[in-house]
Order: sequence, then structure tokens, then C-alpha cells
Amino acid sequence: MELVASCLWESWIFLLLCGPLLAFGFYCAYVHVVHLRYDHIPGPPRASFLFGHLSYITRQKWDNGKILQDVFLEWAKEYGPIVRINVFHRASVILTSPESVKVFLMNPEYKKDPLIYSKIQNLYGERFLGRSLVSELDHELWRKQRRILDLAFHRSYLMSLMGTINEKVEQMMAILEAKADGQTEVCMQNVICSTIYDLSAKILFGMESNSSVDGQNPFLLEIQSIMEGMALMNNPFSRFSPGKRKLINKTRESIRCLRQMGKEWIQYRREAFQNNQEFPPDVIMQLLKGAGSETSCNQVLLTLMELQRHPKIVERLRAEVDEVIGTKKNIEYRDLGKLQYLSQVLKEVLRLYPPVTGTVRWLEKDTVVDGFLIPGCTSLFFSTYVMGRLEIYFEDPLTFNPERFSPEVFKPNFTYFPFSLGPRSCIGQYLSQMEVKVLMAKMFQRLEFQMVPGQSFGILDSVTLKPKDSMICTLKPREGRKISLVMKDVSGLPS
Ligand code: HEM
Repeated sequence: MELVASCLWESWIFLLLCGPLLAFGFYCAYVHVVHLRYDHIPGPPRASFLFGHLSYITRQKWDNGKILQDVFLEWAKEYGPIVRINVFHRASVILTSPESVKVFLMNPEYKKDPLIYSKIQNLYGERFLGRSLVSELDHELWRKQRRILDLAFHRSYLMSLMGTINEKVEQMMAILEAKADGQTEVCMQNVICSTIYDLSAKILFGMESNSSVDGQNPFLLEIQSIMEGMALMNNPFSRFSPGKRKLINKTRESIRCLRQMGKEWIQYRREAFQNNQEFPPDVIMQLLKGAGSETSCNQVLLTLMELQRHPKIVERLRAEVDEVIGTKKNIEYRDLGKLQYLSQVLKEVLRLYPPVTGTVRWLEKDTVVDGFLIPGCTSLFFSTYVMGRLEIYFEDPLTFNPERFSPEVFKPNFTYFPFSLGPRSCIGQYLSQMEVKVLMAKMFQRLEFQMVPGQSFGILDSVTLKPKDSMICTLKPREGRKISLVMKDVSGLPS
């Protein structure tokens, strides 16, 4: 009896010791099978059997100010339009041919990647974007939401927003002009982000917030902390790292705080509606939380940064603004279409520095793409950053040249998509470009900017792409500019 008990005991110990080893062995065998299924697709050598290319994805610092997207760019140049990446038992591909962009982004059949978008629905266990327009995975539910929200971005409604845009940007101009003594250092990141936030709050929710004036903006601080938390998502181990605990807890707290703000805003709007007060077509909370203010703000900052290196382009921009806007304070909707060179500059900025570098789709079934069989259940990465910097699509791609977007120049289709393409493209594209144009036009109409030395021209890829430094500038009034003080016809609508 004792012998049996001791045998049983020993086999338990044996199992206890061998179980994890066996499980690990099975897992390695599974990883090996995954490698066999994908290894016909070109890609860089794996740094390790298990971790695959994880070290590239989680690496924080690269030499010469490179970002992860630059590594993808090098791979696209070396391995072609389809590149395999492995991380543990998962394989994904980066696709950079116009044909694949067309097929996968234009066709609603290809859904957003559930592995990635479910993570932003619930971030570290806190409901974040939930099932919002950006993160909804069910096509039918998304389509219903989008149909309603499209009304709020209709051209006629956007035209009626010119008054609000002029008013909020004028508030910003007053702050900047008061500091335009050629010496005071101004953090452009704070001023621009607060202004765009005030604008979004007013346009989307009818909420009056004057953060650009009083310098207080809890919303932006919360967003910043959430972005920092989101940037950690690249690293699957960050959740378990004691060093990151504090940041993850702060992210959770910021999400809760933001949801509370959202509830209060919606409550305010509901009451306004019940009291029969007037309000513009409604747009739900997620619009603002999702992509709105951060991306537009980054676009303006990246433009200011890049233009520091191109005085000739600035001169031409000023000439155009002088011709179209002159000295008037109120920019009208019809003026925006005439600012052709400014549009080209903004498009070129989005080519080299897209605030949203790309998007991800989910391939359900085995499919042949660019001559290679991609097994089903694979994430497909599309990067406008990478495609915008490939010589095969854009001649001399690293040169900032707004001429490539002039109407006469041929542009290859499906190689440039800073707002994504197809049904899931950005709903706020036209609104954001209206805001950005008014902002830029007013700044070039009246001010000269000088970046304070010691800052770099580097960029940071932390969920969205932005300048590495906060764009601290000194400002001067433009020589010989006199601005008329009367604001006429603020609606901007043609009479
Ligand atoms: C320069 C500014 C902006 C850029 C570069 C930008 C870029 C993008 C991109 C690339 C997507 C696709 C995301 C994906 O595939 O996951 C997107 C989607 C979206 N954007 Fe923007 N965006 C900007 C401004 C805005 C603004 C101002 C708003 C709101 C007012 C907004 C609201 C949205 C929404 C709701 C979606 C999801 C659309 C859908 O799936 O139906 N964006 N944006």
C-alpha cells in the first residue's frame, strides 16, 4: 500500500515538473507550424524563434531619430510589397502595393482587425472607445452609426461652422499676438491643442470651453496620459511589468475621468434639448475622444516644424494668403477653396508626417496577395507613412515638395491615405482640414515664427505621429500688416 502511495506521489511530482515543460514543448511545436505556414512570404530574419520580431516593435529608441515606421520602410524596400512579421505564434503582413490597398481598404468585406481594435474598446480593463465609430467591428452596427453621423459632417453643416472656427481661432490669435515681441517663448503645442480642443467642444457638443484663454485643460492632460498608456500596448509584457504599473493605473483613471466628462456633456445637451434650446446636429462622445483634436493639432505642429526649414515656401504661402484673405479677419468658406498652395502644403505634410500612420484589416480566409498565399486569420498592416516615402510612388520622396500635389501633376492612386480610404475612412477629414486651414491662414497672415534653438526636427510615433519637441517658438508680427478690426459676416456663408 505504501509502495503504491509513494509511486503515485512520485508520478504527481513528475507530472508537476514535466507538465509545464510538455506544454512549452507543444507551444514551440505550434509556433514552428505557424512559421512553416508563413515562411514563404518574404520578411526580415527573426531575431529569435519565439519572440520573432517583437524586439523591433517594442523598441523605444532608434538611432538617428528613426521610428518603427522607418524600419517598416526599410523592410518594404528590401523585401518588396509584402513583408511578413512574426511575434510569438502570430504572423502579420505589411502590404505596400496600391493594388492591395485598393482591394482591402475599399471593400467593406474586409473588417478592422479584432485583435487590435478590441484592445482600444477596452484599454487595460477600462471601457475606453467602446463600440464607437472608430472601433466598431460589426459592419451592420457601424453602418447604422455612420449613416446618422454623416449628417453632422455634411457640407452645408460644415459651411455654417465658419463663424465658430473664426471666433475660436481669433481668440488664439489674440493670445499669440500679445506675446509676439520676438522674445517671449510660446509653447505652440499648448496653444494649438487647446484651440483645437475648444473648437471641437463647441462644434461637436455646443460646449463653451475657453482653455486656450485660461490655459486650463484637464481634458487634454487626460488624453495625453491615455496616449502614453496606449503607446505601451505594443509591448505584450508591459501589463505585467511593475515599472509600468503606475502609468497603467493613471491611464485607467484618465479613462474613467474622460467618461465622466462625456456623461456630463451628454447630460447638458439632453437638458438643452428638453428646454427647446437650439443645438447643432449631435455627434457622440467618441468622435472627440477618438481621433479629433490630437490628430489635427499634430498636423498643425508638424507643418510649423517643417516650414521652419523652407523659407521660400513660407514666402509663397504668405503671398497666397495676402492675395486671398488680405487684411480681413473673417475667413469665409469660399476663401478656403482659393488657398490652393496652402492645401498642397498641408497634403505634403500629411505625406511625410501622417498623424495616423496607417490602419489594420483582418484577413479571414486564405487569399493570394501580390503572388503570395496569405493564410486566413492574419492581420494586414497598411502604412501611408511607408508608402508616402517609397521612391516607386513618389519621386525623391524625402524632399518636402508641395508641387507634387499641384492639380496638374499626376498622382498614383492608392498610395497616399492619411485619412484612410473606403468606407472606414475618416469622417472628420473635411472638418479637420477646414479648421487647420483657417488656423494656418490666420497665423501666416499676421505672424512670423522662429523655433527656439535646441529643439530637434525629430518626430515621435506614440499612437499618433507628432513633433518630438513641443514646438517652443518666439513670434513677431509680420512687417506692415494691418488687420481690420471689424468682423463682418462671421458665418462665412455666401450671401
Ligand atoms: C488631421 C486630422 C485627422 C487625421 C489625419 C485623421 C485620420 C484618420 C484615419 C487614418 C482614420 C482611420 C482610422 C482607422 O482605420 O482605424 C480616421 C477615422 C476616424 N476619424 Fe479621423 N482624422 C483626423 C481628424 C478627425 C476629426 C477632426 C474627427 C472628428 C471630428 C475625426 C473622427 C474620426 C472618426 C469618427 C473615425 C472613424 C470613422 C469610421 O470608422 O467610420 N477625425 N481618422
